[in-house]
Amino acid sequence: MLLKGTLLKGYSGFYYVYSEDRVWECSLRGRFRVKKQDFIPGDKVMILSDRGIKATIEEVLARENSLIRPNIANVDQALLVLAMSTPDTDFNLLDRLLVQVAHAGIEPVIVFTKYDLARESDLSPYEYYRTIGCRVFYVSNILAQGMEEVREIVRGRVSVLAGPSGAGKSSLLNSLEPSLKLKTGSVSDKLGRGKHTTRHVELLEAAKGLIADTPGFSSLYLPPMRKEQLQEYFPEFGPYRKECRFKDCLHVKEPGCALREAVQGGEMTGLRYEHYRQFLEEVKAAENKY
Ligand SMILES: Nc1nc2c(ncn2[C@@H]2O[C@H](COP(=O)(O)OP(=O)(O)OP(=O)(O)O)[C@@H](O)[C@H]2O)c(=O)[nH]1
Ligand SMILES: [Zn+2]
Repeated sequence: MLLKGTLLKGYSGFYYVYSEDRVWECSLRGRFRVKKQDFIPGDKVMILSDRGIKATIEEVLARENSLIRPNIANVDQALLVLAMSTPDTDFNLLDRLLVQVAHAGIEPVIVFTKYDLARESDLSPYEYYRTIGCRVFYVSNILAQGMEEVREIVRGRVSVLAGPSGAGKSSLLNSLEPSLKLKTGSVSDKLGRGKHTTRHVELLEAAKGLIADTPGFSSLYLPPMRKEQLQEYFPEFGPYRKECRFKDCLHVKEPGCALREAVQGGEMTGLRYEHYRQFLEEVKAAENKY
């Protein structure tokens, strides 16, 4: 029978394909071997199996998208994982990740962890992200709270994780799929996992979905882009942008800037605007280096 599946990993000549809620050990049809085609985790494949756990890869379907770091195809969403406390939520980093994810054409899902440690009763800085079209979840990995909603989001999709060290990414994977037993805690504890050695990326099965075992997106750099492009990644600027006096307004010093007026008038939150201005400087500096 011919089944559609998703490649999890290649390992010493075999390919492991997830289909019908299980993993198939596959070899390649001769014509693929001859073409030396490159497969990466996330590739959608058609496999042929007579019986047992073995199968052959008959066909590879066209990729919808692919990420370089980690090298994964057909990514459905990025789970941006940030702690609410310990460490304090880094909203600058969150906004930076949102720009990167949008630039890569991937849908963001925000997961705020350590809800059990959150001190502020005021969730509005977190809830704000819903108003700009993001899905937002709150979880505690320690108390196993909020997991059902995240499971729902992960099921049947290919996800990549992003977020700073210590945010609880490994803990979240363990909460979703306890059998993974990933090491959590300090970086030194995790060295055994091969953090600093080159190894192949793979997709892990978690909560009936697939999640890359290596986090993606850089906490440090924005992707190369034109300076006019950056504002497109701030959807809440949209209504104001139309009102600016100049069509090519970058919303920094230009007279008649409706966006700046909205921030000054308190109509729009200043924090994301501040991040925008900071990112704009970085984009300009990078542009000048080309
Ligand atoms: N109280 C509390 N602690 C948590 C929660 N999630 C994770 N932690 C703790 O936070 C620390 C870091 O969690 P990890 O899951 O290792 O974080 P990570 O994002 O995988 O970190 P790196 O591998 O360094 O990128 C660990 O000591 C966890 O036990 C949570 O929801 N609540
Ligand atoms: Zn403007």
